[in-house]
Amino acid sequence: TTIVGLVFKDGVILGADTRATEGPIVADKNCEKIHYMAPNIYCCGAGTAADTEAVTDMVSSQLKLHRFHTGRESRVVTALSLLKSHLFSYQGHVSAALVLGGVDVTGPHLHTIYPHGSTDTLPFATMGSGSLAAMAIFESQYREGMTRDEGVKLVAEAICSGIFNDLGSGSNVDVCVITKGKQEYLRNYMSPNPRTYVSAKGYTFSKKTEVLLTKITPLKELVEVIEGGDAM
Ligand SMILES: C#CCCCC(=O)N[C@@H](Cc1ccccc1)C(=O)N[C@@H](CC(C)C)B(O)O
Repeated sequence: TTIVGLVFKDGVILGADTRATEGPIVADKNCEKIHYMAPNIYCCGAGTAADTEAVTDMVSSQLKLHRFHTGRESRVVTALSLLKSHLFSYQGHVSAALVLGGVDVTGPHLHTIYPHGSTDTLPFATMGSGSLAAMAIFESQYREGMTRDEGVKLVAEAICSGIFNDLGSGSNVDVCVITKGKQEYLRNYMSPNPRTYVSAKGYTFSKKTEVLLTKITPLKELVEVIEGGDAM
């Protein structure tokens, strides 16, 4: 996984690749790693798919109940506290590495949360197996006060760095732009690895082959056919 976040002029932008693996196998070519937490808060997850899904769902539900209780919009710091205390209580056994971002009454916020429950507050962040590839892009190009388009372009470039340089990352680029009063979840914002068109011809064999394949031929006759050179 490659997941990223950055703070820009008007808020926060999150990004993620869409590959799920089981060892060397691609288990899902287009999975979703940017999770809804609240109308103004989203969270990217890396690590064990089941753990990132379950912990973000749980905290999203807790935030909703808290909004009913307070009658106010959720704060990013509330999601941060709920996530980190849960992960800490499980001493790293819940394998969820998260990039949490959102905009609330106190402004834009971006955090990383590690499986053991430690957190950081940053202007830009990356997590997952492709985090170093992505961080190279941020360290060399991030600037404060970027416009929406500049921010989206840099997030997409950082995710593409993971997609093309980390085998644990791949397929498509998902992006989420969060500003005061507006959130845009751009599913498959980029698809830089399209499946090339499979030949319309399909897979056909010469007529003789079909005869060979469909008729059970005793070995002697089969050898004669093959040696005759007209089998394939
Ligand atoms: C679909 C499906 C099965 C997903 C299995 C599954 O959690 N894969 C993990 C890697 C892993 C972890 C622990 C045990 C085995 C395999 C995975 O792909 N994690 C990516 C993020 C999640 C949200 C998709 B990324 O961090 O690479």
